[in-house]
Amino acid sequence: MTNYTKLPAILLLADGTVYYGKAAGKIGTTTGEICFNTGMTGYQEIFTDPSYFGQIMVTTNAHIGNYGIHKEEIESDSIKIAGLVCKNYSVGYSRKEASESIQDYFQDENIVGISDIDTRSLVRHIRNKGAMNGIISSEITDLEELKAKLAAVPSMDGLELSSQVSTKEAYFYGNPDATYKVAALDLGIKKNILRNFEARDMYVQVFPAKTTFEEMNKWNADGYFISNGPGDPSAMPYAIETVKQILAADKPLFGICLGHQLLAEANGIGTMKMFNGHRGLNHPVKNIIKNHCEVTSQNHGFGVIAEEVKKSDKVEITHLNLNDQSIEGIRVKGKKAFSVQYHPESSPGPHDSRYLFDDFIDMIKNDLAW
Ligand SMILES: NC(=O)CC[C@H](N)C(=O)O
Repeated sequence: MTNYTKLPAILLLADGTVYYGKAAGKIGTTTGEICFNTGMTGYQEIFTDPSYFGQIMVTTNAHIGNYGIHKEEIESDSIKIAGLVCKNYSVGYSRKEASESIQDYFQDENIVGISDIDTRSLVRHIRNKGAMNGIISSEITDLEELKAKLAAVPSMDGLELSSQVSTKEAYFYGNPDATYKVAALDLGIKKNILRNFEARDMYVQVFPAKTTFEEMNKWNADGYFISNGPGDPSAMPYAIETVKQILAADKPLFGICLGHQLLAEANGIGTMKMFNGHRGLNHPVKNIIKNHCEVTSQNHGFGVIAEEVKKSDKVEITHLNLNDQSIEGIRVKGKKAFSVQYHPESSPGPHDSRYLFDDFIDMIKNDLAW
């Protein structure tokens, strides 16, 4: 294990709040939108989730790093969070299957973090003040210099980020002899979505974010999938257009998170930046169609505008958030298309919502329109 000495570090928020802690990971400076995840496990899956690209993650579990790093517990090939803020940064770990420490992992991947922060106070602060940008530094001590750097960081509102995390080339995933073919638009796709498709007899071709429907359609897939991903859905006219064309061609479509927001946009329903996003593993959601409650894994900072969904004659609400009544799922009337705001692939998280992958196959197999 690399030597690790606790050097001082600073976290400065856009509203001027300052927290002093210890350097974690690489010595350096990083910026991004600060957000928190209330999940009690799954830190490595969170670090590698491409939807967090451009965001500094505050973890609320008191211990981060304590079960080490496992090379298979990833949602993409590299760490995507812009930085980490945690309470206890555990460089020593106690799991036989782990291959390295969080410190080695962060150093290899150039991730700057800060530990020994009172994350309970920080989370309450963000929860009361709303989403904002932040800067972490273990090399700059001058607050004015940090403020100047932070002022130059763009707001997440209006930011297109998917094209920065999407695959550069199309690739295949799963068994070529599988029964169904799914064309997935990669806007920052999580690996566990692909694993869920593979486990259900689907062969997937994953396409770069800016691939047109015409291009994807050449493969003649049985169904289309619009993935999760970072950034503001309303800043993605290219993807909204692709979704519109999939719908116009009457193809089966399933969307998760960003994919859900884009399905709404493609039906003339607006999206908005939330005061605070939903990020955690225990968000209660009601399935209105099946009349049951699911405990869901969530990660989003934008949402579809509820009033516009309710007024729409094109879509129907299928899922509602039981904490704040926000829209968690829709389906398009007369079409084979549905989407959810939360994460049925739930990595990490409870497996209550995995049935949605089965619903997708069912929709393809039985040619179901709603
Ligand atoms: N996980 C996601 O797909 C997130 C979608 C979008 N970037 C948001 O923050 O709301």
